Amino acid sequence: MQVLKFGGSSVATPDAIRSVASILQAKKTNEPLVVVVSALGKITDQLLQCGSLAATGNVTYKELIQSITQRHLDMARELVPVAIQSSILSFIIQQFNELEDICNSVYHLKELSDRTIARILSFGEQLSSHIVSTYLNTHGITNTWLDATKHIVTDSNYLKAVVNFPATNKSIQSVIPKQSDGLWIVPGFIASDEEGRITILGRGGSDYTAAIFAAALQASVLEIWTDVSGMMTADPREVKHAKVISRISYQEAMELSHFGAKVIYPPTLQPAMQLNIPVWIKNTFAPEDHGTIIESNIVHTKGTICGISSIANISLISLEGSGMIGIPGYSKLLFETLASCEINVILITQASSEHSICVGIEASIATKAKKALDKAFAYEINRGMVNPIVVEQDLSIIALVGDNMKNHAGTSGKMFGALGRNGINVRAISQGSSERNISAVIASADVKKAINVLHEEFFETTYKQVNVFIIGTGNVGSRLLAQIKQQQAYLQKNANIQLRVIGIANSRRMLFEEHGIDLNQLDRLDSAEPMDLQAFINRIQTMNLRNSVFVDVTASNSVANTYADLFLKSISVVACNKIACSSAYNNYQHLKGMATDRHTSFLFETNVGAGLPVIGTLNDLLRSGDAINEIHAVLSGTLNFVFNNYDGTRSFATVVKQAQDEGYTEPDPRLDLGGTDVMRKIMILAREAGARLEMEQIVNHSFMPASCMEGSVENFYSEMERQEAHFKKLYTEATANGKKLKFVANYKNGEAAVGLQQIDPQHDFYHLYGKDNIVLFYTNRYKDQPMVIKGAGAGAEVTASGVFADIIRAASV
Ligand SMILES: Nc1ncnc2c1ncn2[C@@H]1O[C@H](COP(=O)(O)OP(=O)(O)O)[C@@H](O)[C@H]1O
Ligand SMILES: N[C@@H](CC(=O)OP(=O)(O)O)C(=O)O
Repeated sequence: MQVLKFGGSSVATPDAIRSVASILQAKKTNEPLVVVVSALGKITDQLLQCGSLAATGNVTYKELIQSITQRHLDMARELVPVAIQSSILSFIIQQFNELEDICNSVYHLKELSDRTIARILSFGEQLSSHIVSTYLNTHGITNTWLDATKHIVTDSNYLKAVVNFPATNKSIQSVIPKQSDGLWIVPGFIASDEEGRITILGRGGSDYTAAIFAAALQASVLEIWTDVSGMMTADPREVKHAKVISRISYQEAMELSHFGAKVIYPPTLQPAMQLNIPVWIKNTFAPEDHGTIIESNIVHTKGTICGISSIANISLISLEGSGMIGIPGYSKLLFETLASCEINVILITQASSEHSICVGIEASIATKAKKALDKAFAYEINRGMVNPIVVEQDLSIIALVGDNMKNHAGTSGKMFGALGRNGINVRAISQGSSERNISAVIASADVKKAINVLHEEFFETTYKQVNVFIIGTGNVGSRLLAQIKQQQAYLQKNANIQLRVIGIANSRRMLFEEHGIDLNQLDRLDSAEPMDLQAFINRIQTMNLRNSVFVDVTASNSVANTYADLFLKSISVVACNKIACSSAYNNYQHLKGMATDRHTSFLFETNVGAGLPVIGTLNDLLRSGDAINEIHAVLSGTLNFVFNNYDGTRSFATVVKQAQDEGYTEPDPRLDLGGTDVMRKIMILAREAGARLEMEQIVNHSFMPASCMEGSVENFYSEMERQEAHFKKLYTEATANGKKLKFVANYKNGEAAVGLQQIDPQHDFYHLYGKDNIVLFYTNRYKDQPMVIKGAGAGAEVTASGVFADIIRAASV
């Protein structure tokens, strides 16, 4: 004896029903088969809607019934040969006439009882099972339609009836002989009470019908045929890389389904488990796929967790009060009150201080629960022993499930670490003593992100998805995008990182693509929506994607001002923009503190030395216990380029212009020439080394005549031309001394200064060419000979690569 159940998706279309037929055809053995079918996909929802529309006086229920009727008639016409269609067509019409009569009564009475709802919903399975049975009979698969309402006996809890197993088993056994080769088609979901009134077994209850038959007939297997290839590690509609679990224990499957894995209705497993009947989940549309076998004694070879699931629409009810401590009876009253209102508790937590108890319940009954509890605890509330009941809305439960959890320490640490890093606030936590499940209550808006984060953490050793938002498509930004495009496949293959650019903006336009922008089609940005910085930030926050990294490749003040909002949502920031780190010390410190508090990254390596590993190295030294005593550095790629190329043959202004044209300067070259940029860099280094330094405290021995620094950038160039003699003098004096000019930054004992110096040939700074930078760290460990970092310190390509490296670093946390 085998029992097979085909869900709504498996009978939703004529083609689906044809697939059911071929599965049954392939099955035909000498064993008897019981086939349970659900209503055609979505029909139960629509029937429910008919009832609610009628009850609220909305006459459109008639149109809805019309369209449901049409769908069934079309289905029968397509499946059953014309010559023998009439009896099934008239059955369908007669059923819908009856449904319409019931809905008309509901419409007139404006009353919709649970009993009537059960009756209305029962039409779905009645009809589908008749259509399937007729189709099979007319296509050589002889079968008998069996009325489940005559054999499954329940109490009168119409919408979630409790089965009377002794009576049901007896009735089923009397009608289906164990030894036969028959095939029975049974409508799922529906039953009847002792008085013969229709009841239903709860939404999704066709699975349960199948389990009831399987248990009564001691079937060798219960097969649940659906539209996915088994029970998966997470809901495949939420998690793209969810995997099929090939074997799972009854208990694990029960936990997963109890916590929302819709593929199987939770009560289904109980009767199967009692008789050790394996439950096999199979895909009607890919019958060759293995599917999932649910049975006892599963030994998992890989991982501690077998799946993740979630339940939406949860409210958290909190009972709190100092009067509760040490006094027995509060929880008894709480749960008794909820039970007396037939409120099912999904999750419970209690603070060890006994000062508060939280329960998670279905949101739709939260108001009823609060009312009942406020009444039950009125005495305690009036005396201030207990606070008025608090209800929190818009919550969901996520659950990690796995039998192996109990043998492994660290699962919850890993779970909450991953949630925390992604800014997902946990409102309540519960872990059953069986240690088969850890569940957490979180905001519903965070569920998709949370499930994906956890799935990645526990199942996707293959790769981690990183979602990048970039503002700035100038010199550095465009090189960065080109580098990302070039490296995407490499990163996925070699570093297990799937780097997706989700948002790009420049000062004019912004473009978003939730599944990743195709970097071959960046011209789409030109016709994208107008840039609005606040809207860009809001969008990042509302998209709420895991492992989000915001990349600032601008020199904009307003962009730098958004970092705090991003950290609040645990979004990492990678900044090429120096404004934030060189702003007031308190702001720099505040931003760094926020990033640390939110377990997120704030990385700005390219603020000093472009792609050179300067800040990273400094931090490595500090983290390993060293201390930075002095820093001597040439930090301006622009000034180096200028002094390395200026020899008096071309004007100083011409050489500066060349540096700007080749992309080495800041957008405003006066920031380089006047020394401000170097001041910012040495200040950032000093701050990273632990100094509390402000810009005003840095001494600047500027070599620029004051007149060059006034007015516009054009004035700046023309004034430099006029001051050519001054620049020439600086050059000839240095050359006469056998020295070279370098713009040097020094930091020692909490003080910093910048200025032009003549460097003699023995000095580390002498042999600096092109746009090179050099940094010397004198530390406790590098006392006499400094640690030296040297190389190109400007240029779009190297700066972009530094930003890119920071993105990867942020992604690897
Ligand atoms: N962990 C999970 N594994 C497999 N499917 C899941 C899981 N969680 C949710 N689902 C969803 O359950 C659906 C199957 O359940 P359901 O719609 O009730 O099917 P049927 O129509 O066959 O009764 C799948 O299409 C899938 O989207
Ligand atoms: N048709 C019912 C019963 C059922 O189990 O359906 P499905 O197998 O499509 O989940 C419902 O939608 O609740």
